[in-house]
Formats: sequence, structure tokens, C-alpha cells
Amino acid sequence: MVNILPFFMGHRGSPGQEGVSQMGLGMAIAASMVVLTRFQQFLLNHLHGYLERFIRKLFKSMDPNVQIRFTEDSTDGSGPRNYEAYAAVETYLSAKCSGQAPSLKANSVRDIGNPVLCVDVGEGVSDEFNGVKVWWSLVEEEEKGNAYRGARKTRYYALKFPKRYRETVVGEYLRHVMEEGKAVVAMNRQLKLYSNTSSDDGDYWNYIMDFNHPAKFETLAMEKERKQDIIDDLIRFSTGREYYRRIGKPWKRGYLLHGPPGTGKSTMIAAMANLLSYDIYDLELTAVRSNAALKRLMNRIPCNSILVIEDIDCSSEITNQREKNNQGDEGARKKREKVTLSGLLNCIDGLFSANDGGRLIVFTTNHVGVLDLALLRTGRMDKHIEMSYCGFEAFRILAKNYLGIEEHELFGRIEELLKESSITPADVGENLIAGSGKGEDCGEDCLNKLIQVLEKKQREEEVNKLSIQALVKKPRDGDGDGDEVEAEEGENEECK
Ligand SMILES: Nc1ncnc2c1ncn2[C@@H]1O[C@H](COP(=O)(O)OP(=O)(O)OP(=O)(O)O)[C@@H](O)[C@H]1O
Ligand SMILES: [Mg+2]
Repeated sequence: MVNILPFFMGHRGSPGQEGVSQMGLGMAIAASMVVLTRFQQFLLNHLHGYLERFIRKLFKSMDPNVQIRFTEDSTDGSGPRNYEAYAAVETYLSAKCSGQAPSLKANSVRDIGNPVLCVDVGEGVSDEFNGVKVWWSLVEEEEKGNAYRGARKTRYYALKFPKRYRETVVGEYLRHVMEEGKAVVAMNRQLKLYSNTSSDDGDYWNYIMDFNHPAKFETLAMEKERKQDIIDDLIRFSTGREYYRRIGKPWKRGYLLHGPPGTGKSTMIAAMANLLSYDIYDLELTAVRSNAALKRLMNRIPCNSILVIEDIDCSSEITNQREKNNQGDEGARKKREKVTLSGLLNCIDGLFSANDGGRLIVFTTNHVGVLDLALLRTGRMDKHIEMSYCGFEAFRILAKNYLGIEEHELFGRIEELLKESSITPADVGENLIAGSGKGEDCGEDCLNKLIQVLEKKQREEEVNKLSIQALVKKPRDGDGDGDEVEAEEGENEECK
């Protein structure tokens, strides 16, 4: 470069001087050219960025549509909030896209057991809400790295809609998408079972296992009308956010399931959890050390859960003991049980729910008669459900479940026998199970076997009835007026 400069400059001088001055000038020009190039580069870079932004803005202002992004990972530290919105959009779109998008991908969304079908990267689907048409697409972009992190890919759902509908879309439509999406996430998520029994002192909840009980209302043996009434009540409760807010009551509901062993109380709880997609918190009252510990446990039950207290009659302190507690005798009280009835009542009353979801409390008992009336009243146990011996309607459901038989000539005889003898759905199921999956002939064998069992039961019940009648009639020693035998005697034996 130095050698050709004099030629360009047309400079002449003595060879010695010339050489020195030429070199100095050359260096100055070279330096200025470097500066110029750098400046040019700087200008280009910045102008380019500026121009690009300017052009983008220009196009944006001319674009009649608005775009909103729902990013998978937050770059602003908002973390799970962003993800929640992204997952809600994803699940909402999964219902829309199956018929529209040419390419789908199966995604596993956090907390959801089954994969959901979503649009693939670069694909889009349209949606319509109150007459407004919107477009969704899944976009993947490469984000440049900086001094703190390397380059990475970001994914987002882009929602595009005409500017003039901004108010409807940002207000009503997005609320609709979030609510629907979150409801799908909630309905499909893996249910969990917690209990206080596996902790050392019973004062804490422990995760026991994923809850995969197959029970459904559809297969629960019970009269159709009663079953539908329970389903309606549960749905009304679980969707009652506005209602509970309006009347100013905590979003909770108490159920009491009572009936003999084997009539389906626990099975119904499982069906309830599956219907509502609620986790189960199984409380073993006798393992709780004090009223204060009970309160702690209750306060830790999240919304959208079922608190289950099984065999509440077997916690003797909880039954008709309130009066006894009030009478004092502190030492004896301490020796008995740790949680008192009033402690339990206070906890149930104090179980509040923020407006983000409901809490269901389900008690079961085999002996409803021994429970304190304070526990049974509305507000604590709002709905009492009697689980009874198997009637003909319930039998038909079991025959369909176990044998796949909906009609049979032996049904008439079974209907007659079920009216006269008490058999639990558990026992009916036990007699039908042998024929399950073995075809119609085997089904008939099972029905015949069930008839024999029912006839035997009928005979036994007849003998029992006669012997009780004989006892009632028989005068007691030294007492000629024939007092009646106390039928309830020993009723609560198994709980003592
Ligand atoms: N109503 C019913 N519908 C369908 N299956 C039932 C029903 N009742 C009982 N069963 C069957 O009998 C078995 C026992 O029922 P479950 O444990 O629900 O009775 P339970 O009322 O909770 O008894 P317990 O009072 O002894 O706890 C269940 O596994 C289920 O298969
Ligand atoms: Mg049970």
C-alpha cells in the first residue's frame, strides 16, 4: 500500500526525503482509512439495526392485525406463570387443532398423565369467538447469545387477530382460552393420594402414590336416579366458583357416606376423585396427636382436593362425646383420644378455600346412628348418602360390569330374591367375578350360582327372623311382662 500511494498522490521530492514523507503520509492515510472503515462499519451496523427496526415499525403500523406471544420459557424470570399460560394455550388448542392442522405432535404437558396433541412448529390453526376470527401458530426462533448465555431456541404460540377486535380478544377471548385450557389441564392431570399415616407422628401429609383407581360412576352399582343426583351435585359444586363468591361462603362441601361394609363407600370416593380430578387426602384421625396438629393438617390441604375421613365412628372421641368432654375429667380425656369432636368441628368450620378451587370433605361410617348431631348438620355434612344393599337396578350394573350381560331370563328370579334378602354389591360382585370374560354360558353359571347364594341367604334370614321373634316373646327370668330385647346392643362392637 505504501509503494503505490505516491502514484495516487502524484507526490514528488528527493528520494531520501521523499521516502520519509511518503511513509508518514501513507501511514496517516492508512490510519484514517482504518478509522473510516470502522466508522463505516459502525454506521452500517447501527443504521442497519435502526433501519431494520424502523422498517419493522413501519410495517407493524400498517399491519391491520395484532400479535400476542405466549412463550414457553420465560426470559423475564416470571417462570411458572409463563409456563402456565403456555400450557393452557397448548391444551386449549389441542381440542381445536386435531381437525385442522396438517401436522400434529404429541406433547406431554407437565402434570398431565396422557400426552396431548398439539400443532407442530410452523403450523397454525384458526379459531372463532363471538364472531371474531383469530389465528394461532407455533413459532420457533433462534435467540442470539450474549456475554452471559449462549444462543438458544425459544418457542411461542403467536395469536394474531384484527386490531379492531383488540378489546374482545384481550378481554373475553383470552380469559376463555385460559379457563378452558386450565380446566383441561386439571381434568387430565395425574391424581395423587396423600395420607398422614406414614409419617412418624401422623401430623404431616405424605405422598403415598399416584392415584389410578379405575372406579367410575358409570360402573358404580346404584340406582340411576340417585347416582345422577350425586353427579349433578358434584358438578355443581366443582363449577360453583361464582356461586360461592356471590353468596360469600367458603368453597367447600361435606359428604357423609353411610352403610354396611361392602356397599361401595370407598369405591364412590374413588369415583368422585376421578370425576372431579381432585387429589385425595386420606386422614387417619387416630394418628393425629392433637387438635392443633389437626388444624395444621387441614390448613395444608390444597384446593381441588378431597379430604377423606373413613370410619369416623371408629374414632370414639368423635362420636357422642362432646357432652362428656364438656363435663371435665381432664385426665380421663387425655387418656382417651387425642383429637376431640369440638377440635374436629372447629377444623371443618375453619377449612376455608380461596376462590381458586373447591375442597370436598367426605366422611364414611358403618354406623350413622352413633355420630354426634353437631357433626351431621348441614354446613359440615351437607349431603348424606346411604349406601345400601344391592337392589335389582344395582345388580344390573354389576351384571353388565362383570359379565357383559344386560338381559337374561334368570334376571326375573334374581329380582325377586334381591327384594327379600340383603346382599352387598361386594358379595354380588364376588359371585359374578368367576364368569367374567368367559362368555355367555359361564355368565349363566354365575347367575345360577348367585341365585343359590341368595336362596341360602333368604333361608338364613328367615330363621334369624323367627328366632328373634321367639326371643322377643319369651318372658325374662323374674320379670313376667316380656321386655323387648335391645336390638341395637353391641351395634358398635367392632369400633371399640
Ligand atoms: N356399589 C358398588 N358398585 C360397584 N362395586 C361395588 C359397590 N360396592 C362394593 N363394590 C365392590 O366391592 C368392593 C368393596 O367395596 P368398598 O370397599 O367400596 O366398600 P365399603 O362400603 O367402603 O366397605 P367398608 O365399609 O368395609 O369400608 C369394591 O372393591 C368393589 O369392587
Ligand atoms: Mg371403605
